[in-house]
Amino acid sequence: EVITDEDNPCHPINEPGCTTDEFCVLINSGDTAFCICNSTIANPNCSTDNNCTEGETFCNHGQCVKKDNGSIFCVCNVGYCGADCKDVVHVTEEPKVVTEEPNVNSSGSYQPPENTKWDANNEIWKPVYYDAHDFNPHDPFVNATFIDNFDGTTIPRTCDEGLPCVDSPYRTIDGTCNNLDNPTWGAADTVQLRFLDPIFKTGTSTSDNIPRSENLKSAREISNEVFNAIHNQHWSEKHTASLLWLGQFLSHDLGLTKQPKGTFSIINISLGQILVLDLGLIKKHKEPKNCCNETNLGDERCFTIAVPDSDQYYTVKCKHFTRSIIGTKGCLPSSTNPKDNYKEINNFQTSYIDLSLTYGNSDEEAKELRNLTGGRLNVKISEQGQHLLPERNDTLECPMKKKNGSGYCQKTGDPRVDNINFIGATHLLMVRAHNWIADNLTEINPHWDDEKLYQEARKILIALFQNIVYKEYLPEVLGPYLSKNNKLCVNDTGYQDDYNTTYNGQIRNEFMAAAFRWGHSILPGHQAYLLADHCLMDWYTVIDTFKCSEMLYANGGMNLTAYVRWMSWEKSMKNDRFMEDEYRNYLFGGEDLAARNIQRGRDHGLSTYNHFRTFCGLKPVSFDDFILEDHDWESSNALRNLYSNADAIDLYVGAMTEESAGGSILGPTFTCLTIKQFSLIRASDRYWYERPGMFTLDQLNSIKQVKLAKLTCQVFDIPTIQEHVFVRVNYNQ
Ligand code: HEM
Ligand SMILES: [Ca+2]
Repeated sequence: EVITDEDNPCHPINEPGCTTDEFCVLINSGDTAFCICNSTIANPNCSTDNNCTEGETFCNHGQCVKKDNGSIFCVCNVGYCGADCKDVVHVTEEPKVVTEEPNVNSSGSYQPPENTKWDANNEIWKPVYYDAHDFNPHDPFVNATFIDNFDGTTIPRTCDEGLPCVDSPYRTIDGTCNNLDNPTWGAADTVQLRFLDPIFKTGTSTSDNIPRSENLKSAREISNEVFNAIHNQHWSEKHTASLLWLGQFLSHDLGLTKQPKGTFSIINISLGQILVLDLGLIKKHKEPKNCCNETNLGDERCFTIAVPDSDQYYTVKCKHFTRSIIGTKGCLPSSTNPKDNYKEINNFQTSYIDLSLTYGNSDEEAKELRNLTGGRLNVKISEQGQHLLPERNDTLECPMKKKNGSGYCQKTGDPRVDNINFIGATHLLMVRAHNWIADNLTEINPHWDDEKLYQEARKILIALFQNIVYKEYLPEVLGPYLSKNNKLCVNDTGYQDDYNTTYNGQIRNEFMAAAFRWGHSILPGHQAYLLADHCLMDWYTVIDTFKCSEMLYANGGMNLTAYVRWMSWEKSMKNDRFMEDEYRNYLFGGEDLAARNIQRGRDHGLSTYNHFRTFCGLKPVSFDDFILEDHDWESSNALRNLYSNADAIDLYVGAMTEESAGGSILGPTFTCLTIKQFSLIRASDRYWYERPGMFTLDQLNSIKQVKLAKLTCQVFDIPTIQEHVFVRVNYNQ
């Protein structure tokens, strides 16, 4: 339908009733419009925070912020409050002291690594135990003729090519039919793809799927040696904690790998398939009680982590760990080569950036999350009138409830919502934003029914999120230079179309199981509330808040504003190899996230670090070099101590120890994999928000103005926040 200026309520741009700080958003046909704040910031009157150019010393222990009316105020550092940040606040845990570990000795030269001897011929320190190993990453793939599941049943190689597709203006809930030629590409509950062939145990068939173990140190030992953050707490100079909550939320939109769980059911008819109930198969998908029990030796669902004797935290010698669930649906690479017939890990989320974690991954789930009136999503309204995430009906499992009889689990399109308050708050942000948009649409389109309101609000919110990811988030991660040069950039205005129907955007195993887990390095070990006067209150160690979203719904949700203010304001940690103890020793009551990441990579048979360096056009690292390429002396030493051969280094370990480069906060290998995956996600999405036909030019340009700051302020009733939520106020580049 052609819209003339006359029947376009957004012409002139400030109609109907938008202030000069707002943009008019035109929805679909010409009869609908509403205002979105232009300046990103604020509610209710779009005021903007500015950095102070004067008065810096005025805020003794804090940062000075200038409002656009010229007045200045202080945002105090942790532990201080008051108008001039002089008053000391009692916090329950002192922030740790930042100390840089020197890697040079007092005379300024390199310290010789332990267990090395001077090689006078080559004038380098050589590890005394070094010898060329027989580790062969190009292990032959033999005797693999079919893909099978945990219980040995044969799984047909299927692409569901016959799936009937209707070309709808709205994307499907489960992601099918985004690609009309290959309807399951990127759909939920299909198998992940890979950048490189997997590597499993030498001498076994790839279809046996047995993790490699030759000459490999335990994942926990590597975690202790490489990821241990003691005395190394490094804060980011530039980034706020927003970089992590948005990153975690985005990662949960793209992928969900499940492990056998007590209540897990593999029956899913979202792709219209009829699965025969196989009791044996269901048993296999139940979690073995404890893989460390001798009775579970040899259980193929188990892959325990050995604890070294030297361990400073764990007294047990074995940590329970279960292997990821193998998928049955989707397109595996079609090949007559038996080596391709390996088992593949399932992805339970759609691979598109489509807020599948908010709207659900199947039609049934989506319906349960909807209010079915006014296009709204379900919320739980507290006595204090706050809109919170709805309660899950299996709340009995809620750890809080088990502990003290109160508390509940939250319901969204993703089971990880209660893992940590950050992710729950971000889920709530999106649900509230959806309802805010739906309510606006209802007001200007009283004649629209629930379905139309829901779909239009969903379409707008997904567009806003895609824009935030590519315009605000990725440039902060990869650096502006990289995002401009790699087809990831988003122009300020106008359409852009790189859609390519031959691209399959399905998440790559290496991206989910390794690369995108870099975010675990930037997690701070505490949680807090930041009050409106910018006093920091109630400092909690994160250990007390795992699997419990009490900070969000406590007091009927009345503390949310302060929590979200804190999580938008707090510093993130630097992206480096160090992971805070809270996650490396005490996650979920005693898990090690770094060790789990390493073990997960082996579980999934990820190819090795050097293979990915080659894949990315980087020189493989060699233990012949005193300092490994893209590494510092300390991490080179650690890797040499842990691996018998540079070709054996696990992808996650080799890449996380790299120095960041080229304006990216990631090292070159993860920068490369991140760019590849995000280029694919965009170019494979037929419903990409910048494509002509999705929105009118006015609508698109309005959407491109909306920053994460705007959404955050709008739905959490925060009057001011820094414009670029990911960047700390007063950060000077
Ligand atoms: C905020 C606190 C966070 C916690 C407590 C957390 C915890 C976890 C846990 C327990 C796993 C599963 C580990 C396993 O394989 O057994 C995981 C997976 C993962 N995490 Fe995090 N994470 C957090 C933040 C982040 C961030 C900031 C990012 C990225 C920027 C991220 C990206 C991922 C990815 C991509 C996976 C794999 C998901 C899958 O395949 O299902 N996480 N995380
Ligand atoms: Ca998704």
